[in-house]
Amino acid sequence: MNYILASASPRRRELLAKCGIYFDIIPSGIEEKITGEAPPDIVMELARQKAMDVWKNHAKNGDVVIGADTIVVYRDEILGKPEDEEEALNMLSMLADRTHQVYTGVAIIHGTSMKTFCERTDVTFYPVDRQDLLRYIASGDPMDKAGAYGIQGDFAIHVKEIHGDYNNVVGLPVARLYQELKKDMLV
Ligand SMILES: Cc1cn([C@H]2C[C@H](O)[C@@H](COP(=O)(O)OP(=O)(O)OP(=O)(O)O)O2)c(=O)[nH]c1=O
Repeated sequence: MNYILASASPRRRELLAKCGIYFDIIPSGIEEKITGEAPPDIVMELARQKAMDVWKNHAKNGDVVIGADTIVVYRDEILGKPEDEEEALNMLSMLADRTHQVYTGVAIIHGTSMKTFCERTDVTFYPVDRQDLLRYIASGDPMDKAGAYGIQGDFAIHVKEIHGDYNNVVGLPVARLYQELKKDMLV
């Protein structure tokens, strides 16, 4: 079986490698526009668009193409990647001392069939003072990450509680993905 990960994310690459499969990496060129209404619909639609783009332009017969998308949600606010440091500070100030949700949608395309699913993880932060927020933002870590933080990086020191799959927060719910691939006899 030939697999293609439709992603530029180094985290997704590391996580998919845990499935013990060899895969090519072809990032999709789509512009990420938030379309759906409910968070699961948003991430599954974006994952579908990424996988479809790569499938159309690069896949050969029988290839398995995997795409994913992650967003952070606090109440009704959808947080993608911050545009600048100011937005990163706004996002992290909103998330500190509260519980938010992280949704990752995954799309798997094989032949003429496509499957999408979504995982949700709840993350709670301790209160974080302004100095800590500014120091973290100055490190540059927030800028390529949904919600302006990486749970796997230095912001880990502020995580009080997590419910659900940790890897889902990092960008790929690899255990669920493995289950789904097995179910469809794709691994
Ligand atoms: C919340 C959180 C997000 N992230 C990352 C995962 C995703 O890479 C990124 C969200 O952006 P995405 O648009 O989901 O993904 P991407 O642009 O990095 O990669 P691609 O579209 O090519 O697949 O945020 C972390 O690494 N750690 C975290 O704790």
